[in-house]
Amino acid sequence: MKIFDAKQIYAADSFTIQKQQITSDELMERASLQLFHWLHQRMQGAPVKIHLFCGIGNNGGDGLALARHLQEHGYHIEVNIVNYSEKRSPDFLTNLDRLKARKIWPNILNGDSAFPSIGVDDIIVDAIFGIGLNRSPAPWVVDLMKNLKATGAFILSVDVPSGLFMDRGIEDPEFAVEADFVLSFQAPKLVFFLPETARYIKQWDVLDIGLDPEFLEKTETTYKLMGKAEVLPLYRPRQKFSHKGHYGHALILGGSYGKIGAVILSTSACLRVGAGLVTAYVPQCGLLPLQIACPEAMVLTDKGEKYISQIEFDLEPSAVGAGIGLGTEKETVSALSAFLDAQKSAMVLDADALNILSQNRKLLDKIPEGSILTPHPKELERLLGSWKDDFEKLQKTREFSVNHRCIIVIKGAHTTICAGEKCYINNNGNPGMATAGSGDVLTGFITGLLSQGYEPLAAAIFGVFLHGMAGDLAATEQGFEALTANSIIDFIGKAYIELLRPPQTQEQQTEETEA
Ligand SMILES: NC(=O)C1=CN([C@@H]2O[C@H](COP(=O)(O)OP(=O)(O)OC[C@H]3O[C@@H](n4cnc5c(N)ncnc54)[C@H](O)[C@@H]3O)[C@@H](O)[C@H]2O)[C@H](O)CC1
Ligand SMILES: [K+]
Repeated sequence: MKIFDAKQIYAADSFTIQKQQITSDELMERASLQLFHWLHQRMQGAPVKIHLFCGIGNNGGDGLALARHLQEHGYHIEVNIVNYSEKRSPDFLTNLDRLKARKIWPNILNGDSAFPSIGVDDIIVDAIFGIGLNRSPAPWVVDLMKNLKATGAFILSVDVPSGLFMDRGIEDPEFAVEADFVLSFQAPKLVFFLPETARYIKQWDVLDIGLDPEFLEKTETTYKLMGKAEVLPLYRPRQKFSHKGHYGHALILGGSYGKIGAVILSTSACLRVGAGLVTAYVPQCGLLPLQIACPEAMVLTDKGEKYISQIEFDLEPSAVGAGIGLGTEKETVSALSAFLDAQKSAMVLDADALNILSQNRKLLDKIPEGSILTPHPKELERLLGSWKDDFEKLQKTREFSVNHRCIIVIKGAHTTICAGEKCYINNNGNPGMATAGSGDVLTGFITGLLSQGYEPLAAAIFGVFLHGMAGDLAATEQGFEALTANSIIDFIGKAYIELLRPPQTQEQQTEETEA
């Protein structure tokens, strides 16, 4: 699912209006009817008081039009205009007139107005600001937003939570509405998926308002949300007459004294995601643990007892994943440097391999083209330097990806894969996956997919998706707290099955619910 920026949404608006020969008011009417149907389906006429807070732009216009539909269907409404500017958009005015024609007189709220009384079981519709927010709200509007939150009532935001900018962080965490639900027109917004702003969006849904599909199809976006539909075409089905050679021989390189577990996790993950053969390259201390923990894997040992000091092997791996538990000893740094001189094909660089690159910047030029770096935010900051907000973080990551011709996987909630100027936002996973070794497993998954012939970008996107899906399946059985890195490995098979399960027909869904 494409994620459009404000400029692209406005362009889609005007293209649609012109192509479909409709007025902007008719487009707003479509939007507000979609809002109404979504609410009506869930409320079924319930006598719950609905307080609408409308700004003076088109977001507010949506709110006024929604108020009209609600009132026409017998809902108890109270309309408040948050009068933060003397400007009024034409469609706002049109809908205000329609309310007045129905003898609905909105309260006009200014800086000195009393805050309306709202019960904890009431519903608040936040249509104060939409994607047109261009500066921080006035202090009195911020106070109003705080009061909305203090009511404890359910807050439904129209299009975006008011106060969030579409392209930058906000000045102060209090300057935006924390929405229980956001109804976004046509596509989700980037702010729904960023660590700093996701707190304002507990849940979201998209309402199709009939923007021109051709225009949307043709519009190139920087960001794309990756769900099952987008990821499924990446899957490479297995042929009947295949053998393990078809699925490559992966090499997992890492480990140091006390951190052999990371290599065990990556090696097991690499096998379970489908690599044909896997060899682990570890210091001497890793031989026994690996042979016991992963009998399916072969083991090569470095001459160093406790950490890797010289990487030598006569293997031609089809994919390499390096860095997990590696440590950053001086000899390990020179070993990795020499290894990168010889490594020409794309590989996975994670954990201490990334820390070594950050501490020895001249090694950055040795990253094989197309390689996949999998930092968590702290490791990313060591690579890129600090950032003022998530938007700058993404900008710097894209620049790094372009300059070093590599793919960056920013791990976390909504893991984001940056490949050049494009970013792919993963849409599964859960907080239970924030557990030791989860990243080691992801390295094993991506390396194992590379080993099976997936192109680097496909391996990164598919690996992240399978990792999240396995984590979600594990969480349904184990909950969040008990979920461990091994749980993710154990559920990878079910993740493949779930991914490949044909979509259920309507009757199958009904049968399942009745059963
Ligand atoms: N295709 C669609 O998605 C459609 C979206 N619709 C709705 O339109 C809004 C965007 O409307 P717009 O009028 O451009 O912006 P806002 O409603 O957010 O209005 C803000 C308004 O106020 C001015 N402004 C901005 N920041 C401030 C501030 N801090 N203080 C005072 N004034 C401010 C700004 O200049 C604007 O004029 C979108 O979100 C949807 O809800 C259409 O209804 C249908 C199609
Ligand atoms: K809003």
